[in-house]
Amino acid sequence: MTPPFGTRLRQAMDKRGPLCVGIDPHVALLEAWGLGDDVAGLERFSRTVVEALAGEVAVLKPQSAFFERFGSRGIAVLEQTVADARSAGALVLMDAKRGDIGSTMAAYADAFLAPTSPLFSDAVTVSPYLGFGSLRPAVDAARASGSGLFALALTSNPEGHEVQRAVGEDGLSVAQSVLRQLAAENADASPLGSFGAVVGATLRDIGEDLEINGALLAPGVGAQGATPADLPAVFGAAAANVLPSVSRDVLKHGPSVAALREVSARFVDEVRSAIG
Ligand SMILES: O=C(O)c1cc(=O)[nH]c(=O)n1[C@@H]1O[C@H](COP(=O)(O)O)[C@@H](O)[C@H]1O
Repeated sequence: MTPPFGTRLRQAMDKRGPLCVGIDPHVALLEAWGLGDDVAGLERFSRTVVEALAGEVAVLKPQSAFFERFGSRGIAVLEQTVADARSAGALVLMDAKRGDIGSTMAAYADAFLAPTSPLFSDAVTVSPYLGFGSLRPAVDAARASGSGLFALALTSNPEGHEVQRAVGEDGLSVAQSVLRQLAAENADASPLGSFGAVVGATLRDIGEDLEINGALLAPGVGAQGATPADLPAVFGAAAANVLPSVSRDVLKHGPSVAALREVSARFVDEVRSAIG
């Protein structure tokens, strides 16, 4: 039986360093790498990132949108990318940000969290904005298959606060309510629960309690302006569970495998010296 995702993530972060690298094949990056904006370019790009980093970093996060834009052949590349990255030793976090009514959520859970699915991943990003309870089928599927979820709590983009910082009748912000419900799912887990939150590294003055006994995925490092040195001020006491995520600021160093490894190792060093 596979250990729960939270256990595997803690081990990977301790061994390889707390870093998630996104596989985001933007058109501009395909071009900068000398590749076409086509399925062959997508495949070469993804293979190169996996070759360079799946044996090095704790987590690889393919961004589904960049694969979906090529239709079924793009999804086939995504399937291969997930399988190759997992067999080379990385945990794969599928960035799909799915969210829907519970009965449909069950089908998304089948797509990403059922071991028989061709897109089976170690974890998937989900949106709790149809109500946290609508994610129940995904929570149950993750528990059954030893996989995990990252629910959007405080996103890195400037527009997020209008929804996430809205205050409900109970006096809690929407984000705080999501964080509390994640903490409840992680209550008995050790060393780390499998139900993480997304909290942007770009944010300042977070009033919410981030102690959820789960990982905090922190996108926004690099291209969106945050740096590893910002992490202690953003996350405070919760910094030990932070998994910073970088896409463009690593990927722009390709297609050289050596350069991709070097910049990722540098980010790991910077994160470790910032948050210990
Ligand atoms: O869930 C995410 O990964 C995510 C959440 C969030 O709040 N902000 C955010 O930027 N992301 C994703 O993280 C990646 C950031 O990419 P870079 O800005 O190139 O490092 C993109 O794939 C985004 O979709």
